[in-house]
Amino acid sequence: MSPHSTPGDQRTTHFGYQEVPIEEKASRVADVFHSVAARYDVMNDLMSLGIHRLWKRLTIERSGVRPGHSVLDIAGGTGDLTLKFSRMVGPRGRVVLADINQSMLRVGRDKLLDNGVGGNVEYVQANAECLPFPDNSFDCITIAFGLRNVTDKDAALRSMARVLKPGGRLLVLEFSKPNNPVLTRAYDEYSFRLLPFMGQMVAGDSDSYRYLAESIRMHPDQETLKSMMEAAGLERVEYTNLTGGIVALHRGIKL
Ligand SMILES: C[S@@+](CC[C@H](N)C(=O)[O-])C[C@H]1O[C@@H](n2cnc3c(N)ncnc32)[C@H](O)[C@@H]1O
Repeated sequence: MSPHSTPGDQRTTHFGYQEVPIEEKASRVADVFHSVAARYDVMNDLMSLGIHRLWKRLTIERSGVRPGHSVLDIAGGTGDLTLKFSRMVGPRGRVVLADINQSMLRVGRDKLLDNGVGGNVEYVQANAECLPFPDNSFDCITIAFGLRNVTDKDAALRSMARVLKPGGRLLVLEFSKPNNPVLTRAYDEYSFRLLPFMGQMVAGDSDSYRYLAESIRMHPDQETLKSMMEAAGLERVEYTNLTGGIVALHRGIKL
């Protein structure tokens, strides 16, 4: 949700469980992703036991993307969704892989080139809060595991709604709130004990993976995010819980 004021009138927001000045959050998030970029894909497979691929596959299926479409994959990082979209839109279509972080974009571009992705993908360094595209530019926008890192989520959702074409779809794939207390307990143990340990062993960085666990707990739950998308101007917003609500896929349409 949006940044807020404290009694001392210094505007703050959360970075994981820490309260930090608003101006600091983006650079703290940037440090996390500069640090993990090179090992990001390996860690994703390891942490989720490969399940993130199924969550992303469902996102692709629900996107409605067709040949000739224009797609924005914002906070696209190492480009898993972009890779699939570039094949779906074909030579007449266009996919923009956009991310605020140069290290993530570089790893993404190298991976896509290694996979033979060519002329229909553009790489843009951009902040989701103020997207550098004209109104009504894209048939589909995806943000996968990105929104919780954004300082002003409401501004980001408004910006995405602005650049979506009428009839276009916004898909938000993000960690959410598990809907079962037993699963919640197991998931907490896993997130706060095992995850930082794995981060240290594989990426040499436990702090970034502790941030990951904390940022997930601070992210709005399913219903709150749905309301935020509606407030940003999206309609027919609906969501699907995945893996017991550990992740949710929200979809809204700009009418
Ligand atoms: C967990 S990664 C997700 C990458 C990719 N979408 C995926 O699902 O594998 C989060 C990404 O969000 C990016 N990010 C964080 N804040 C952002 C912002 N304000 N605007 C755009 N991208 C941002 C980070 O740089 C990082 O690449």
